[in-house]
Amino acid sequence: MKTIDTLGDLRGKRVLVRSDFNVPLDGTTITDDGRIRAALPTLTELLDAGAKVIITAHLGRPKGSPDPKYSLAPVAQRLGELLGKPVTLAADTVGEDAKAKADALGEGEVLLLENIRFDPRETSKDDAERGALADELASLADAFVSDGFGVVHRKQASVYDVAKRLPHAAGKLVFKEIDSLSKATGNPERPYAVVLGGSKVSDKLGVIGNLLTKADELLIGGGMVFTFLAAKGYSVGTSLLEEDQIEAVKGYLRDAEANGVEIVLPVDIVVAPEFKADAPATVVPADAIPADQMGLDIGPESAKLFADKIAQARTIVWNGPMGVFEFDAFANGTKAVAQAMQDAAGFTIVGGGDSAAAVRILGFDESKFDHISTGGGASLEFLEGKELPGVAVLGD
Ligand SMILES: Nc1ncnc2c1ncn2[C@@H]1O[C@H](COP(=O)(O)OP(=O)(O)O)[C@@H](O)[C@H]1O
Ligand SMILES: O=C(OP(=O)(O)O)[C@H](O)COP(=O)(O)O
Repeated sequence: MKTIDTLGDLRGKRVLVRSDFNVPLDGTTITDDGRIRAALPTLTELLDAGAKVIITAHLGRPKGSPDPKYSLAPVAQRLGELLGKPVTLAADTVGEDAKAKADALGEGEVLLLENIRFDPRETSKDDAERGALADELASLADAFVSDGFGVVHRKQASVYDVAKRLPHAAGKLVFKEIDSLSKATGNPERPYAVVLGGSKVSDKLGVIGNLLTKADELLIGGGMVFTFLAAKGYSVGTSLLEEDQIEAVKGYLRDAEANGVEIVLPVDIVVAPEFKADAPATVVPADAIPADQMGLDIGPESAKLFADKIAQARTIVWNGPMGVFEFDAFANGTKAVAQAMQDAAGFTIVGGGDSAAAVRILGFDESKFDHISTGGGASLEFLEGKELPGVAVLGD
């Protein structure tokens, strides 16, 4: 990968930057700005060099059309505060307003394009469709800097295809992430434990097969757990469940046994009748979730079990909250894992937009973790040893 300085003199040049500004929101309030702060070193370098900076980013998973709920307006505001200069938000992604505002941009000024996932071509599986959007993005700029580490595992127009159309470089965040994560992939000190949770269940189930050849222990919590419990034949009530993955999970359980990898599942679950902050919470054994209840956190016995395993491991990677930590009643499992990671003697990596946010929001000390990655899926795929499309394309 090339560094920004290989792009030559950037004064007066239009530089398109892909950032990951997929921050947690409560309405229009950003509850954790970690991903915006992580983007600052690259943006500052470009602005100091006199570039005209045009940023493209996504927020959430809108359905390929404009949706005010997923507007980047709160991000433009916060980024402006952090940079100490106004950040203009285009009303569209590559439309008339984006073009006009890109043309009007001066040296050292910043334009943020509206959520790139408002355009259905961004996430299209069709190369030509993505290519057409990438052509339009590329026409706005003279060079491309890829700095959204959290999204480099996605083969998407603003991450992958645009790099094929412009002189390109990797930003400082992408370099820093790869450097830190490489320390854990090379030759991890053992026991090597991976803690998985969160709600992007189908994405993350996909990495398990590969992790079974690398890690010594997998600790499973969060929304993932119910597909495992279902695979063991337990009923999971109204919890998150990927029914079409149950057979695959049965296979993982068999492979784990054959490989001598321990899959540690919760022994108790905090359940509630609905997904609400003030829903009445009860602790039940993991094999006795009532039919009308959903699992929203791992229970206290499981939290102790997970904390013990983390204390004994020498390398620990954690992605995905153990429960719905945004609601106090369901935050204890995530707190217990974060505390155990903070106290661990082993090498600790936390990855993921929400996991990293949880560490900060729940008041843990970031400096006590060896690396806090801005990417969850991206860091897991990197640790699997997979080629990340958004990184591979930068080597071309
Ligand atoms: N049991 C559960 N049921 C529903 N959602 C859950 C559950 N456990 C965790 N979550 C949710 O998972 C979300 C984070 O998932 P994910 O995006 O996969 O993590 P990350 O961003 O760290 O990679 C959080 O918003 C949390 O509320
Ligand atoms: O939040 C993100 O990833 P993460 O939850 O794996 O950390 C990235 O912004 C990627 O988002 P996506 O998983 O909707 O492609």
